Amino acid sequence: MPKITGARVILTSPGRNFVTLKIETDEGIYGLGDATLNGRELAVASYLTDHVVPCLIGRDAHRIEDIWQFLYKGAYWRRGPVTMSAIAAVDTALWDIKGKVAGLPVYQLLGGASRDGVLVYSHANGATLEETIESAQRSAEKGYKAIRLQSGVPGLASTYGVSKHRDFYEPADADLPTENVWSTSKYLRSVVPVFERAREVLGWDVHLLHDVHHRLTPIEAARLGKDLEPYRPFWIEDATPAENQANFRLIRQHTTTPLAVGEIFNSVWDAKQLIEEQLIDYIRATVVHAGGITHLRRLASFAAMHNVRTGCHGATDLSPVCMAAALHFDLSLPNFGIQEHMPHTAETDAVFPHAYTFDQGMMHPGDLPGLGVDIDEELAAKYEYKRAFLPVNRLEDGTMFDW
Ligand SMILES: O=C(O)[C@@H](O)[C@@H](O)[C@H](O)[C@H](O)CO
Ligand SMILES: [Mg+2]
Repeated sequence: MPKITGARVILTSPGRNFVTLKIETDEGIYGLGDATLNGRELAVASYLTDHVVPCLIGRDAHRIEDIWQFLYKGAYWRRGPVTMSAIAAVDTALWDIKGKVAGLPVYQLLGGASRDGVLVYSHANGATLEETIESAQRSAEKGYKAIRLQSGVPGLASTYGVSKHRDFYEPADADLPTENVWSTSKYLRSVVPVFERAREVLGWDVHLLHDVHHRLTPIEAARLGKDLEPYRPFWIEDATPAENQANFRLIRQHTTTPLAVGEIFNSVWDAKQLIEEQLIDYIRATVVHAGGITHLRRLASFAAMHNVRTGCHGATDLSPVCMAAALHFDLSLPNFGIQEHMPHTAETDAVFPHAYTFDQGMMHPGDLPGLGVDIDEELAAKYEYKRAFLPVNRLEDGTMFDW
């Protein structure tokens, strides 16, 4: 059995910060796990280096479940984004090792392929409606069958999801949090025209998605869901903050627009009521922030019992190591829905060479043993970590709001 002989946290910043855990074994086989938590990277790096790695040395790398339970129950202070991202990195690296030892891609260890490829959605955005539609047309030309639309809001200087650099969106943009200004009324007036135009230009064979990014009250979200029904969105995401899962009952009562939530969830408990009461249609929790492949499989199985499908988060602040793991997970599970795909920059891809591919709107993890992703440590060392915070949001009267 492969014994864990060492584990190191690698911080690198090829255009944005990434935290990677590398677990080494006495058989010369190593595994990788993404531990990136945008804006809080050093918290996870320290949690791993100072509180997890010492407990791993000497353990049997094949005992994934036992190590998962040791790190979850043994922490005493359970759950939370930092703890569950650290556990996720260990879990993912151990699945990578298990696949390499078995000579099989991880999806084969998860029950094999349930589909030929993984449907992904792209990000289309623009400062204006016209720019957003042009961006969506570019996504369609690249072969995407599902496109997320995020447009600037007339009267607001900036808003979530609209990037300065056309094709790459990195929200963590400053050494201290940038303050954005928000107006729900201006926003609510701006979304329907974008969908109306998108259907006129792109037609009905493409899925259209939208991320509300936690910014509406339940009744405002119900209003938006109803307004968008004629344009058949694939989903609206994070329609309202989800700490109070019962909030979604109010939205559900008023609209048939599918609801997605969960990219900031880190355990099944964050979604239990949402899933049990079928208040949502897609769960967005992902490998890096929700305890790794082992926990995410549990969450997906629970979701399957209640007609909820997966729609894993896949922004560029999740590294190629997470994308690789997510694609193995997506390929195998029965209630897969869709996978977010924001292509990383060439710099990032050079640091993290990988086997996964994109073709005509679908992705595949590849068939290399393990996850099929690596890290070029020499190149990674050239990119120094640089503190970067996510923005904050205030209302026009200065009230602190959800970003
Ligand atoms: O759906 C999404 O991809 C977004 O919500 C993300 O861009 C999110 O804002 C970032 O991952 C935060 O770091
Ligand atoms: Mg989102």
